[in-house]
Amino acid sequence: MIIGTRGSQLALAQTENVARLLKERGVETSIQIIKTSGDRFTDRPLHAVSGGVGAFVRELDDVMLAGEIDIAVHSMKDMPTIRPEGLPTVAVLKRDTPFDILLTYDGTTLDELPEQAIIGTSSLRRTAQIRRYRPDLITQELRGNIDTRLRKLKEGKYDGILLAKAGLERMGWEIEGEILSPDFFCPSPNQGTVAVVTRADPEIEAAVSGLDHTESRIVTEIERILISELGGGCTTPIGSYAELTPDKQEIHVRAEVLSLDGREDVRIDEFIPMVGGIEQARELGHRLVDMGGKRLAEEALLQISRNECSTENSSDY
Ligand SMILES: NCc1[nH]cc(CCC(=O)O)c1CC(=O)O
Repeated sequence: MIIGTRGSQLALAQTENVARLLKERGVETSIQIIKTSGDRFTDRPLHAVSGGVGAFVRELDDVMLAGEIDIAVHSMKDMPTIRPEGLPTVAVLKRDTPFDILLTYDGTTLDELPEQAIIGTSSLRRTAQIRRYRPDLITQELRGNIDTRLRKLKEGKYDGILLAKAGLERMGWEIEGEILSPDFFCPSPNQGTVAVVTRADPEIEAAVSGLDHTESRIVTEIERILISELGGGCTTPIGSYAELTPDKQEIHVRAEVLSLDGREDVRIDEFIPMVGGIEQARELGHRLVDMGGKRLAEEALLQISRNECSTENSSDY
């Protein structure tokens, strides 16, 4: 079977892990690298690349539908909510750390950073959350793969950079940093999770389905439901995070929408029962809309499309 993947170090690490897991189950695979628009256009903010939606996924979907690859491995948070017919997500792997991490040039924490310190991120969600938490900080666009971003930090271009802890874990990189609480930095929906998509073929699906981790599938589905009515794309400032309670009887859900400048937000933070959790998550998704979440998401999309950002930092985001 052929596994398609982006060519970034992180994507290759994720794919090689899936290939290893399949080999342990007696399934032999080969890897084919596919360049995506998100990889091709690194000279502009991600939201400017095909609207930011599916910038790392679409080409893999296309070659799979053309029958050129059998399996694709994705960071689940990069997968658009609406998926093409005939490309089932057959396995959600056991979740890695879902939270953001702040890496700073000299090891200081977010609270210790001096006024006007420069924070690099390519995520509008992280930008808005930084502006909410520390409006004095200056956020600047930081694109590129994980290794590129670390290099730019080391070169002193930023006082700190924000990225997903899971990316460092999967690269096997033990780098000291500050894990940011979901109470102030609610992660992107499905952050820290790897999804395995296959062609709609019973043999291929049967080979891959054994990798599925039930709890990770449950919480990632809840996270997508919570934000499903907001209409924001992958790049709008939306966070959604669900985790099972220790007794596995409830799900702790947090979700939020922010304005680009971080001055406005709507947020939910609730415990819902495991039994009937899907319906409760839908109810909370409606509540998020009623609280003004859809308005904030639409305003953000409008600003992004006009490429305006009315914030005092007037910096790129
Ligand atoms: N397009 C950004 C992206 N997509 C997936 C990951 C890795 C972490 C994950 O799987 O959520 C990252 C890097 C980041 O957010 O810093």
